[in-house]
Amino acid sequence: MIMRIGEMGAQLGSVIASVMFVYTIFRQYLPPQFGYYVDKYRHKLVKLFYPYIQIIFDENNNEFRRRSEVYSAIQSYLSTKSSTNARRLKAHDVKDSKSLVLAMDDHEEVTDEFQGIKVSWVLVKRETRQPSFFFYPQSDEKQHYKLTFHRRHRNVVTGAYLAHVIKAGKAITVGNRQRKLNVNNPSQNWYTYRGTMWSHVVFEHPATFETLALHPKMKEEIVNDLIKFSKGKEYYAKIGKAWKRGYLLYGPPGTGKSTMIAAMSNLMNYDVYDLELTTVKDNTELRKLLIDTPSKSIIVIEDIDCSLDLTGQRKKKKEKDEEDNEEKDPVKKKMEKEESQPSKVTLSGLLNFIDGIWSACGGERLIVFTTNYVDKLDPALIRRGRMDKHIELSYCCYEAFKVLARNYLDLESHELFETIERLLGETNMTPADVAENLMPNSVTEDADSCLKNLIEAIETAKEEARKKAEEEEASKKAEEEAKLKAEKEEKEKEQSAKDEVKCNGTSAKEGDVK
Ligand SMILES: Nc1ncnc2c1ncn2[C@@H]1O[C@H](COP(=O)(O)OP(=O)(O)OP(=O)(O)O)[C@@H](O)[C@H]1O
Ligand SMILES: [Mg+2]
Repeated sequence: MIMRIGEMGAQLGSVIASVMFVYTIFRQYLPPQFGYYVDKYRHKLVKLFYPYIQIIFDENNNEFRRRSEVYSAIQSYLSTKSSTNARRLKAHDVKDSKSLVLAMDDHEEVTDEFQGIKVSWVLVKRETRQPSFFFYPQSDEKQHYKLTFHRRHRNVVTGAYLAHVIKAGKAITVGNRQRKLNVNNPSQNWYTYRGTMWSHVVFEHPATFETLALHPKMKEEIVNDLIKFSKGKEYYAKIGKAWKRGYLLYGPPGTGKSTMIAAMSNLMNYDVYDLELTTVKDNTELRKLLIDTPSKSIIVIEDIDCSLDLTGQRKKKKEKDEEDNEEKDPVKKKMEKEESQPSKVTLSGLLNFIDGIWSACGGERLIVFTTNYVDKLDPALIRRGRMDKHIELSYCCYEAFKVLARNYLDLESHELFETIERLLGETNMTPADVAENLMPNSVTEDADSCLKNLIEAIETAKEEARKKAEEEEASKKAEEEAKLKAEKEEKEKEQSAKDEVKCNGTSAKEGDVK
């Protein structure tokens, strides 16, 4: 951003300007000595009578012709002012913005006040002719915002006021921004399309913490933790820690781990970066992906237990697959081997990703792991400090059911709730299963019928669980009996062998005597 500060004119600017205009016309008729003195003191004169300062904010960064962030922030800031203040407005859609942006029209003036100081903003557009190799010169439209204020407020305006404008403008931009769901591209595609490591789609998941079926206490704790984190820039700087936080979400399938990530993104207004570890070639690639994530993002690794060989089991499976492949056609084998090229990301690479020196770049990031099997994970990966908060998402409790009933059936209470409370206390059912049963099967199905369906489903699940437990018990008993039988047979065998030896020994002795 180029900032040109020009001090011009007098408070009687328009008068002086007219005088100067007349002067330039008649200058040639004046004695040369007179003209020389007027030219010499013209600027001092203007400065003396025109106490205003102007700052120009160009749209583009000169070196790269990229849109200046400061310009965008000013545009967003002024869009709120101009919609109430300016008479002529322009409406346009901005990339990644979910709503129309109303901006002041060209040469329209918008006034603003800060700490009792009045300033004015004008959007100036000018067309310049660029030299071109083509027959026709290319036209290039340039625009800038011009800020004007009295020179006695110079310190406040160039310091606190501009900082306020940029901060507020950026906050408005973030609020208007469409959130994105990003996924990492395999590295062989990184340089095919503008060198992007991540591809994205617009993220419009409707889950929020209000709709999430969780115990209210737990929900409150998580929301407070997230809000504290988002406001913790100074705190993290004070304690000398990178501004990031790790969450481990664990629990059986269908208990809301992925849904909670969507709710987190909606609460924090952060983009989601869903990292598919199995397509990351090695630790270097992992680091590059990390550096390419901006602040205000959630980096997610789902099913971390399946993503990496952290338990050693995957290696065994791989070896087994290789053995199976031995009899295959060599070309096919080679192709399959290339396709299933294992990721060389190691545990230490992942640990570095979470809290190595590079992880501090960017700041304001959440790292979320999900797993169904927390016990399988290496303790180093999930120790506190790395994964700061461990959240267990478990089977549906009565409190969680009430949230689902409110979401799905608009019910706060019902006579069947008591039965459901008792049944949920006796049976393990995931929120996904409860939600599925609360969804009406047809448009005519009412809340009563949905609740009855749920009761039936819980009773069936209870019955199945009872049968399964019985079967398990029976097979355990059968196993024990078989074990006892085998032991008994073994003992009997040993005994008969001993008896035989004894018998042979006796007959030998008898023979000796003979
Ligand atoms: N706690 C919950 N609150 C609201 N809805 C839920 C909850 N848990 C599950 N659901 C519903 O069940 C569906 C599956 O949930 P989700 O994908 O979040 O489960 P998950 O824990 O990520 O499962 P997995 O371990 O298989 O990935 C969701 O679409 C959602 O509608
Ligand atoms: Mg999931």
